[in-house]
Amino acid sequence: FKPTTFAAPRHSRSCCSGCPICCPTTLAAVYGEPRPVQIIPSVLPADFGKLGADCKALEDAGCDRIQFDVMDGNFVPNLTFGPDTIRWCRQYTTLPFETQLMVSEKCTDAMLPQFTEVTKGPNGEPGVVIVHVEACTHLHRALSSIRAAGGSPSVALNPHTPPEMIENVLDLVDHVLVMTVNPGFGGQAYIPTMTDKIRKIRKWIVDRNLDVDIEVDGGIKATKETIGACAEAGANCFIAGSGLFAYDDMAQGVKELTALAKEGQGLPANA
Ligand SMILES: O=C(CO)[C@H](O)[C@H](O)COP(=O)(O)O
Repeated sequence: FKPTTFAAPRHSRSCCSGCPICCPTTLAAVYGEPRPVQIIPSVLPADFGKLGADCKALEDAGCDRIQFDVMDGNFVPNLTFGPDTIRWCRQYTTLPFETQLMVSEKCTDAMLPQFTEVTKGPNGEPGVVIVHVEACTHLHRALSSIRAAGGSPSVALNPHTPPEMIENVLDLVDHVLVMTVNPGFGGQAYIPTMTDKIRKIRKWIVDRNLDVDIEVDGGIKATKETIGACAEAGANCFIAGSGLFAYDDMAQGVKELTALAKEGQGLPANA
């Protein structure tokens, strides 16, 4: 008796996105070349009474960028801060900034130029400005105006929003932010069904040869089930709020998150 042997399926653009269902015998790692891992804290768990100092602490811990969560009490049931707060923080760190606008359309329309300006780097470098697809009737216009004002345009989608809603703006953005919790509050649990959404968006990006990062935001911790699964599916920018601030030594947190993300990408931790 000679057992039948099967050639291990290989990932290819005509095959699938490298998912473990279609290609069970291959390493279930990111489809296409992995992009650099970036650890980006959300400021939500910070002490807003000394936000500048907390931003400096995040820089000292080795973070790549800082996310400012702007909430208007309308698009989400919580209220945080406006552009002046971000402008003040610029004096305390040279880290790049990103601003996630969890605000209704009226606020986006009125204040996008201000948010784009305060999100810039210390020497006017483009900062990442994220608008929600659900809050922009004219998404194409909002993203183009961020670019025109010297920002780095990015689009976010809520957990219930199908990925097809951003498919036709992928050529306009530098990042797609997949919300892995319902926006509004930190400290919520990662929604596991978001992993397939990441995989689908990643396949569009690679197949169209686009230069776009995928960010994930919500419930990201130093665990295989959260940051590891997202990295394996194709995310490379990881927003961590409570998952990073939980560490007494946040530099250790950055190290652990990075190592698990690289492992998810199928790379050694020191790559
Ligand atoms: O956008 C957000 C909430 O709307 C936060 O960035 C997000 O929830 C991060 O917090 P945590 O890591 O604690 O889940």
